[in-house]
Amino acid sequence: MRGVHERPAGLTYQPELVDPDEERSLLTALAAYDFGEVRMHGQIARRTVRHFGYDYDYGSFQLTETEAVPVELHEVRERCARLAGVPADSLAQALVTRYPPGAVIGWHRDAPAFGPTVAGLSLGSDCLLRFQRGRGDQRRVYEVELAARSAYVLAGAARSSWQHSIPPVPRLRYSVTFRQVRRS
Ligand SMILES: O=C(O)CCC(=O)C(=O)O
Ligand SMILES: [Fe+2]
Repeated sequence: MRGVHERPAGLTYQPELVDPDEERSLLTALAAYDFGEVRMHGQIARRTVRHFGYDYDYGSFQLTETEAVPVELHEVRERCARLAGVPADSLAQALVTRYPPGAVIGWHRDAPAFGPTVAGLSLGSDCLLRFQRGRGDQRRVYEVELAARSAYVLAGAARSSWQHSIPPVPRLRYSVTFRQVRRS
């Protein structure tokens, strides 16, 4: 990536948030979920998703209440909340994403409908998480390896000013992303 290397303020990385036994049972539970397609700008992504707590409509950008966060995700939500320094019940949405080998997520900031703190758990495969902000001479970039079983938090500028993306994942990867929901 071209640009000046800078670590985004508000990025936290925690290896081994879960142990290999916990990872195995989470992967078994996640593999049984029904996943839906992500259609953005008329394109269908290779990754598929399942929302709990709140459903996000990628077309209308609306959040609607949906099925509660399942019990098998409560412990990891608790740990992510502790890592992020927010109450567990403030992480009202759990997004489970399934990335088959080669799947990506393109450059984006998480939607403004979500709150200031985002926490994510990686399962099944390592991948890279890339960051960028600014253009031309002002471009700043960063990347962190997300190991399987690790968690990250995006808060502050890492959440609000930087974009992030994941290049093609090498093996089947699941992520569980916990977000706050802004109430209007
Ligand atoms: O898979 C991940 O860990 C990140 C997903 C992501 O950035 C998102 O869903 O907004
Ligand atoms: Fe994101």
